[in-house]
Amino acid sequence: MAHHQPPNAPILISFPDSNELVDSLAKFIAKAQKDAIDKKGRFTIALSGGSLPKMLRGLIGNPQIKWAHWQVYYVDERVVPLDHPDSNHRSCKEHLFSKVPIPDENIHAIDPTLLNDLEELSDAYEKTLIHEFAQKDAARFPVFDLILLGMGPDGHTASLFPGHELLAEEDRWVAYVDDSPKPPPKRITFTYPVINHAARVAFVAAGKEKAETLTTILDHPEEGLPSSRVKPAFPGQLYWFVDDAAASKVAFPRTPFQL
Ligand SMILES: O=C1O[C@H](COP(=O)(O)O)[C@@H](O)[C@H](O)[C@H]1O
Repeated sequence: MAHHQPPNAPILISFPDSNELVDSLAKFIAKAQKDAIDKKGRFTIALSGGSLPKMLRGLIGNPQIKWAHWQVYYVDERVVPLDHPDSNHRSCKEHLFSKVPIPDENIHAIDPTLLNDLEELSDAYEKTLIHEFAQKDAARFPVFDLILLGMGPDGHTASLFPGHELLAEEDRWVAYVDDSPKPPPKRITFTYPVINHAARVAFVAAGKEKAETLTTILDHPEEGLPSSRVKPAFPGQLYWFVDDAAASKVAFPRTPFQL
């Protein structure tokens, strides 16, 4: 029986293995970058940590990528020094930025002098976003060209965890948690209004250990797991880039990859 999807429904693209996923993800990012640079001369992207940075290896040595035009932010960050093994910034540097010619000033990490004050730290990061976005248009929330997300085994995304009060945050752009169930406990994170205002949002998930959670998120969004609450407002579009192992239990219809 054909599945009828509402307009603006998530687009699920599944690849036989993670190398094909990596290659197609790089093409998708290159296209988002080109569209943004053609339109306004810069590309605003927000990255997650966890398993995502390694999946960005298709960007290394890719002649289509115009690194000087990238402005990179972090969807969430663990409140640790920037060279700490738990830091999402450190992971992105290790797996990507140390291997490509991106200017340091185009990468917007948290302020490492504010690690002892979560309120100030998240305020300061929000101001970094305001500096990028609010001066150019008076939008209530920033409109990123692309936000890349991961999905944890409990269905969390960014540092938005199941049952947490931050799931209901409607005003702040950046908020903090000091009770993350996944260590480390202190983090800052984009809120849903920021994620859901992006032009494109793409989850990246690979491996059979993600299969059970992925079917809950895509086939049973009514359960309200944090990753199911990512619903970019029109004309924003949500994509899921997954491998067949992660998609093995999902009934939600697949879409062939096309740019
Ligand atoms: O703690 C975090 O977890 C999520 C998911 O990580 P993954 O390893 O399962 O992909 C990640 O997206 C987030 O940035 C990170 O802080």
